[in-house]
Amino acid sequence: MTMKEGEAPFVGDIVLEGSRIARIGPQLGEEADEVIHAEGMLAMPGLVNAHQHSPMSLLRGFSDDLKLMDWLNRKMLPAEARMTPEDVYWGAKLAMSEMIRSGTTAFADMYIHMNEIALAVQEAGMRASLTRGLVFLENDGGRRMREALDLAEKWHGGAEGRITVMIGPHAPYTCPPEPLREAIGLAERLKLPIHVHLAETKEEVAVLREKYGRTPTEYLHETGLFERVHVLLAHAVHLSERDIGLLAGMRGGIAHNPVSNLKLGCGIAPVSSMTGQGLVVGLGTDGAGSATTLDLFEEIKAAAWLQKLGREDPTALPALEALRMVTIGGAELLGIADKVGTLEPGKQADLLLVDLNKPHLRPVHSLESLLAYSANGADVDTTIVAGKVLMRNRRLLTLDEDEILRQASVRAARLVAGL
Ligand SMILES: CSC[C@H]1O[C@@H](n2cnc3c(O)ncnc32)[C@H](O)[C@@H]1O
Ligand SMILES: [Zn+2]
Repeated sequence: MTMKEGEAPFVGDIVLEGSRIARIGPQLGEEADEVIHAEGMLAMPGLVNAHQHSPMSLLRGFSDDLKLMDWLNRKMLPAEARMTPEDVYWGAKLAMSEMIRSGTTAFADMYIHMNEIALAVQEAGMRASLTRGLVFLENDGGRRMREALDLAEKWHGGAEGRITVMIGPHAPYTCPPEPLREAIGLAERLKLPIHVHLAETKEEVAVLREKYGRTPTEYLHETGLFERVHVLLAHAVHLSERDIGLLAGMRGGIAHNPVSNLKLGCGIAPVSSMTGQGLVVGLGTDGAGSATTLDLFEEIKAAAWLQKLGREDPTALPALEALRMVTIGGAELLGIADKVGTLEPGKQADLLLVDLNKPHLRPVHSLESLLAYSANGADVDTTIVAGKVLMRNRRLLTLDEDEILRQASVRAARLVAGL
C-alpha cells in the first residue's frame, strides 16, 4: 500500500538502494544482496507520530485520571524537575523501543535535555524532529532560548539527515507576548518551523480570554506567526470556525492527539472542519504520561471514531483518510514529505511490513479497513528507516531492550518517589 493518492494496493516488490527506494512495482523479480520474503505481509509507509514528549514514557501510568492542569502542575512538572540528562536519554530509548515495535519511523518531540534525545535517535536509527520546549513563566527564559539555538546548531540535519529541529514555544498560556515574539523571530532567522501546543482545553481558552481578550488562536495569529514560518500545532481542540479561518493557508498544520484528548477529557477536535478548510492534519500520541500508549494504530482508530461520534455521522473520517493522516499527513507536518510519507522511487526507504497472517486480520475484504480498524502495533513484523532494518521478525536490531527496561524501571521509580 503506497499511500500515493489514487493508487490501489498491489502484489509486488520494493527494491532498496542505500537509504532510498529505487523501484517498486508488481513482481519486479530482481536479484539483490539481501532479500526479505514478505509473503502474507503488507508493506506501507512508516507511521509518523506528529507530536509527543518521548521521555514521558518514564511517567506512564504514574498519574492518571486528573484534569490537565492538575496533572501537569502537581505531577508531571515536579517529576520532570528531577530528570537528569541520563533519565531523558533512557526514557527516550524506552519510547523508541515502543515506537519501532509499533511501526513508527518518524516523530516530532518536544522536551528538555534534547541533546540526549538526539543521541538516542542517532543510535536507534529513527527519524525525528526535535524541539526544546520553551516555558517562559520563570526568569530563565534566556537559558532555554540558548539551548534551543544550541540544539539547532548542533543537530539540524544531523544523524545522516534523519534529525531536524523546530523552535518550541510551549503554549499560549506559558508564553507571554515578548518571549513568544523572540521565539518566532529565532525560528524565522534560522529558517526553522515552530512547534507549539494550542487550545487543548476550555480552561486555556478562558485564561487567554481573561489575560489577552483573545482566543489562543487569535493570540498566535496576531504575531503574524502563520504567515512567517511553517507551524506544527499540537491539539487544536477548541477552535471556533473563525479560528479555523485564521489558520487557512498556513504552512504546516495540526497534530491531532485523539487518545490524549479522550483520556484527559479535553474535547473533540474539529478535524473534519479543519480538513474541509484544506488544513493538513497528522496524528500524534502526546507523551505516554498522558496517553499511556505510543501505538499509532490506537490513534488511527480513536481519530476515526471521535469524528464519527462527534458528528453523529459514520461517513466522517473514513479509514483511508485516517491512514493518510498518520503517514503523508504527519510527514507534511514535520516538513519531510519530500523524503517520506509515501512509498515511491527516490524517497527514503521508511516502511513497515504488517503481518496479515492473524485471525483478526482475515478475511481481506478491504486492506484499508483492516489496517485502520483491526490492526494494532503488535502486528508490525518489520520496521525499516532510511533503508536500515530496525526491527525484523519483531526483534529490535539497534536497541538493547533488556538494558532499556532495566534502566527505565530504576529511573522511573526514583523520579516519582514521594510525589
Ligand atoms: C517544556 S518541554 C514540554 C512540556 O510539555 C508538557 N506536556 C506534556 N503533555 C502536555 C500536554 O498535553 N499539554 C501541555 N503540556 C504538556 C511536558 O510535561 C513538558 O513539561
Ligand atoms: Zn504535548
